[in-house]
Amino acid sequence: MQENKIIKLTVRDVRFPTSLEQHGSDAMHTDPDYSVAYVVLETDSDAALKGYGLTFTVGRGTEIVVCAVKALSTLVVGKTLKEIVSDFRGFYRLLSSDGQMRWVGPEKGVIQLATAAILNAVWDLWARVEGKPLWKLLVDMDPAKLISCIDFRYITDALTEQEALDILVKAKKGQKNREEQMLKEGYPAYTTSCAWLGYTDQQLTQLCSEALAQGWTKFKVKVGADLQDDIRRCSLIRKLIGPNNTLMIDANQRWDVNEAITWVTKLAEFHPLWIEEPTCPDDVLGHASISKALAPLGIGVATGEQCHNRVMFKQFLQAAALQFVQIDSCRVGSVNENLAIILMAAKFNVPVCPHAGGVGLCELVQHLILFDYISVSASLNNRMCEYVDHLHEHFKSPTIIRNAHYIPPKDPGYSCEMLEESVQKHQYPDGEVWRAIEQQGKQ
Ligand SMILES: C[C@H](O)[C@@H](O)CC(=O)C(=O)O
Ligand SMILES: [Mg+2]
Repeated sequence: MQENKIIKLTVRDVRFPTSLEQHGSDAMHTDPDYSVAYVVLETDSDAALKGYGLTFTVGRGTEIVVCAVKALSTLVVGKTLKEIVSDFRGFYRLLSSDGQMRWVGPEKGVIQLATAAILNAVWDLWARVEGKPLWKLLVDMDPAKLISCIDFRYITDALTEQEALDILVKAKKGQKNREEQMLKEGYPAYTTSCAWLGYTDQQLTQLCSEALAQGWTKFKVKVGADLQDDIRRCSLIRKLIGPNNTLMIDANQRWDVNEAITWVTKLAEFHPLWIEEPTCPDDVLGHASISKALAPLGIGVATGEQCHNRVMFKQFLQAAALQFVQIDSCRVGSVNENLAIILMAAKFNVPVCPHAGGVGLCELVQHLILFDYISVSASLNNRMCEYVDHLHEHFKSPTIIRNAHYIPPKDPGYSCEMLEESVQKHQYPDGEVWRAIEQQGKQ
């Protein structure tokens, strides 16, 4: 491998005004403007190779993530890709445990989002150098090398390096067939795009009917603001999709623990497979109580999109506090930390169903779930990856969905590169889209 020295990092605040039409709205995030802190790493390679990465936010506050990326950039610029990937665990720790900056985390909040954006760009660069899409880089990687990318600090009581290695080695059996199956059929997906909380019943009906006609069979509905509204919307969607299709509900942390149990019990007649984020995302024992109370109703608990690191996932798994692990490509420390979470989920035999509600999240997380199926879990039982039908047109290699399945990306990299024209137009606050909105506000 060429050295590929990283000579420059740029980061931009890119926002899409999705709140204008209530796309992405839920019981807690009523006006999200899907946004990214968008990172580009430039190298001194002959081919002027670049690495592209991002982390997702919902609008205001993206400038704080941009600031944190800038603060971390001194740890990256000047390093070569070769030295980073020859000790990726060490580099991960350098970023996540810098002696001074860890005080503003550690491994949580804004600094963790910034770590994700930078490391996503490093993984993108690595995959481009190898000429492979990221999922294929991971699938082809020697298990010991994969393990060397993970920081096992704080999780060895749940998963040792040896156990993780054994899981990967065991899953080598049948890997080739599973890869071929994915290339042919794709990975099963569900849609959240029909039933954001701010959509009218008419919109919901129309989008749901269209989705059914396109072959979708699994649907997620936002709930949690008003019980009577939830009953009406769940009843409507259940009627539209029929008894055999799958329904999930998502409260985005709206309730207290007992409130969650009472509320979801009242929605049980619509047979949701899971209730997602019923309460505070940090409340492990609260989720355990909810899981226990809802199990007799056949409703599981799903969480993870705001679970900030591997230690939180460890506790959720140890406490049987969740039945679906929702990894997120931009919330935790990139691929490195998601590898740890995927392997812990495998050990605890809990299905991984990634979160992807946001801009760019579908593009990224499809790589991780393909790796999970091909190289770790070897199972599709009770597993599916979220899909939202927004903003893919701004990416150079947008996701491809066929018959409600993610088709494995073929372009080298982690699918994070955005179209420069889109970035310029949506850059906040000076891009033309935001200048026009400001102008309208003044009229
Ligand atoms: C604010 C986001 O759109 C959030 O509602 C996404 C989410 O919870 C999901 O996709 O799940
Ligand atoms: Mg959610």
